[in-house]
Amino acid sequence: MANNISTVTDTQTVLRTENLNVYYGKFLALKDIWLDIPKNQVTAFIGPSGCGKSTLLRCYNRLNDLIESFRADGKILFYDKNLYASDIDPVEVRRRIGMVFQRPNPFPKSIYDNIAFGAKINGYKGNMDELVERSLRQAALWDEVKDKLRQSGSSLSGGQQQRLCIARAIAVQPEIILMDEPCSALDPISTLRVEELIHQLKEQYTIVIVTHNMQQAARVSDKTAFFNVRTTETGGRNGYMVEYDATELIFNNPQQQDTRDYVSGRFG
Ligand SMILES: Nc1ncnc2c1ncn2[C@@H]1O[C@H](COP(=O)(O)OP(=O)(O)OP(=O)(O)O)[C@@H](O)[C@H]1O
Repeated sequence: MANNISTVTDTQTVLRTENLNVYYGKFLALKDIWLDIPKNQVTAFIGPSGCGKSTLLRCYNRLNDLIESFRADGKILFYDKNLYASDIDPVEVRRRIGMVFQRPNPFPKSIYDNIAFGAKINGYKGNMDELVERSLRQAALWDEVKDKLRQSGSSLSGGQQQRLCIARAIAVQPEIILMDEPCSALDPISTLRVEELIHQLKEQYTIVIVTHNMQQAARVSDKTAFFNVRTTETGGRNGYMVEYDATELIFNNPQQQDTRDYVSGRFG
């Protein structure tokens, strides 16, 4: 990275990406990524379609392992542990690094059980009622659902379902929450509520969010990474990171012309 200007106070790094290359079969989807994710901050990934934002996000909780053609080299360090080392249990990685997806996907269970299910599987021994209430409160959903906890999660509105999914992610006490375009299926008011929630959650969690909405990146994140796609001589399209810095600098004073063009809406 060729820039060293940052207005963000240096904090502890929770995820360090070093020289990461990601392949699907022979296709190099992400090339030579170096990126540090700071603790208790919100980091946004922006960039045109196909530049590898979701691929990188899914590397952080080993969700790409489920894709047969996937292969990665380089390192992703979670504190000092390489997430891809042979002694790392991907299930434990996914508990400590949770994920919220683009479309709300509650389990076909009650609101209560949506929260309790993961905790039970993870051997939670505490008071389940308290955990359900605490998780729903943290997800700013408690007041809306406290009288109908036994109703199906899918009976809620889209925005409520997404907050239920956030509550479900929180319930297993992760350290990091990955969000892949969490508001793209929501109306503007629900989007605002989720954005407010992201602000509150970063006091306790580290958040990494992929978003196509640049205003959203500017509103919610402390740091922003801009990715782009480079077409190779053989016609391949490799994703790479152009610039990573404090969000304010990425939007107001980027160092790279491609970033400037993208954030000003000249391409993408
Ligand atoms: N399971 C897969 N198998 C093969 N190629 C894949 C797979 N998933 C993603 N890709 C390819 O990897 C590249 C990066 O995709 P990815 O979804 O990470 O990009 P993105 O920046 O998140 O895009 P978008 O903004 O459209 O969601 C694309 O060329 C895509 O076609």
